[in-house]
Amino acid sequence: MSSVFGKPRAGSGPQSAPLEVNLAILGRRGAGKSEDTYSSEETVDHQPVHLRVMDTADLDTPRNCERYLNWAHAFLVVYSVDSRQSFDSSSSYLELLALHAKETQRSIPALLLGNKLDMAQYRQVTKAEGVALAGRFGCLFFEVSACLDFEHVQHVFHEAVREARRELEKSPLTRPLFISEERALPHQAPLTARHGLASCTFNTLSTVSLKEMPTVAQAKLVTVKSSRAQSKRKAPTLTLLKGFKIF
Ligand SMILES: Nc1nc2c(ncn2[C@@H]2O[C@H](COP(=O)(O)OP(=O)(O)OP(=O)(O)O)[C@@H](O)[C@H]2O)c(=O)[nH]1
Repeated sequence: MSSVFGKPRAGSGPQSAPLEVNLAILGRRGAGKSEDTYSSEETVDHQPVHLRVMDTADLDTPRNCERYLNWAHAFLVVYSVDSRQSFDSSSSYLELLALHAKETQRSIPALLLGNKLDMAQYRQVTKAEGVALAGRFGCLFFEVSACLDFEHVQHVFHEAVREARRELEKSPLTRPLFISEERALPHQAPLTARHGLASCTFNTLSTVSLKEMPTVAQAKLVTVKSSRAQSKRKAPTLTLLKGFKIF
């Protein structure tokens, strides 16, 4: 009998299917979100995990939020330690997630990540500010350099998986099955209005309003060029789930 994230589960053996964890990376453009974005098979605490990453590309404020709010099991909110603007944006994202958690009465795992630690001499955001913001929203906090410290970044991703896993163990049936597209749902209107997130609309993609999330087997995976950090590590490729970033 193998353990599934520390808990024995009937019928699961070493060959059991990996846990699927969806992770959305949020943050202002340029914060370095895509530097280590990947979709991959990971092993976290001896458990196989298929980690799917949605790297959002908002210019400054949250946009088209529904696509990740109803999809992700955990959120990585990224800012750059050398950008006050990106830090301010990360606060908007955390507020958005907190509001969504309140409205859906779900606990939403989120981690705050200060990137570009190698640029610390140009800091515009102190570590204490990062700690304080994370404390305000009850999330884990890390400072990393995606360029220079892959192991640390990977550790953060694994922490995100652990956070997601905890929630999945608590309420496995609440995992999202659908992603909504195009039309704003009625309950989203007040969210947008209250936060002034005027651009948080649902105006993209196809004409269907509800679409079943692809399973890993159904999903079309595409290969894209290596990110700069990946290139430095000589990793050959990145794969991202079509429909979520590069499409
Ligand atoms: N010095 C330093 N530069 C970094 C780091 N991470 C990313 N960058 C650089 O920051 C710039 C923006 O990185 P991206 O990964 O494109 O940022 P992003 O947040 O994904 O931006 P969009 O893809 O436009 O949404 C690039 O020039 C990266 O090389 C880091 O840890 N340190």
